[in-house]
Amino acid sequence: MMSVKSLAESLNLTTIPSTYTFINNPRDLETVDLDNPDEQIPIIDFSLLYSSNPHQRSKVISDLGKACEDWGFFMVINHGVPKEVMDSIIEGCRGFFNLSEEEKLEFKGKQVSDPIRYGTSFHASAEEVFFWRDFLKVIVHPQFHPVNKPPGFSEVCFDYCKKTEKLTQKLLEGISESLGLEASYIDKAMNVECGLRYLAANLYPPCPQPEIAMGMPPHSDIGLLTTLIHNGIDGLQIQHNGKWVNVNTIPNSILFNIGDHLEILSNGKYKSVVHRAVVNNRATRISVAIANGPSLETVVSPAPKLVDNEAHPPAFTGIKYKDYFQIQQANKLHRKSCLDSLRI
Ligand SMILES: O=C(O)CCC(=O)C(=O)O
Ligand SMILES: [Fe+2]
Repeated sequence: MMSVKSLAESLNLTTIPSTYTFINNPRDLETVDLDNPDEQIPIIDFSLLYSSNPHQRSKVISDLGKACEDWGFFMVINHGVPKEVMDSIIEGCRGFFNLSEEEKLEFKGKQVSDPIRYGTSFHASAEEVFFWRDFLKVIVHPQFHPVNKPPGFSEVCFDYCKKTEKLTQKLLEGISESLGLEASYIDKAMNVECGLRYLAANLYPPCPQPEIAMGMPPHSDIGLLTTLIHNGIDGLQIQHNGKWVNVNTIPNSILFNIGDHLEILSNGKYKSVVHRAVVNNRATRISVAIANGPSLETVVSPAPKLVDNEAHPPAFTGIKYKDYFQIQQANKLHRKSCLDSLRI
């Protein structure tokens, strides 16, 4: 299937093919900007997690818990990942998408479990309507799979993944604590040391009819926590209190969001939030997500400490991560349909 990049670059494209016409539910048409300072996506100062002042540290843990509970999304500042490393991964991904179609097709996966997979839309063979998005998905942990084109790209990927690894681990510790669990609980129970992590690079070329196309439809993410950066072009929207909120990130911050498996582990206390990516007719948008998950063999179920048979009965049945991954990646992306199927 033709990439959206090639389609967008075809001469004189003023209308999109009907197969890309996304029919929004009327309640999904209205979007809001956050101009009220009391109603902003929470900001977490990562450096405070290392604070020797116990009050400061417990404040940031409680802010983290509140962010997970109220928003499911938060922006991390003072995270220690150098700006050059963030710029390099964005530019590296741009370089990959700029390869010729022929070169990129070398990476076209056959199955969702292939460690390197280049494609368009989400799972085109299951979809009636395609999304205005090309992607590259690479498994980067427990084994790092190098994408050997263009030159230097794989080193840049490796560097970015390494530099965000510690940050993610430390945030998962803080999130564990915010749930009243031992700091290492998530790490141990989810076997994060052997956790599946994949990097998803998304390319959203300019679209001549952005109002009737969709970059990525409303969905929640698989895994525990997603790490997300982009090239400064807006397009991410998250669902909050029934409204679609435009996300304007602070330059050089890193966004994190709760994935379905943290919702399961927290017994529904922390929600994997539905989000989507809209497109525009001016500039190419690039985003790079890392889905940080448990190990493939881990059976994810609510943490026993968060379950009791009276006030907090188990909200989800357990599932092996490998099975969830297979189901989620091989089906249509639709809101929280995958997680909903596990609700008790
Ligand atoms: O492009 C974005 O900002 C969102 C990407 C996303 O939701 C994903 O890769 O799961
Ligand atoms: Fe997502």
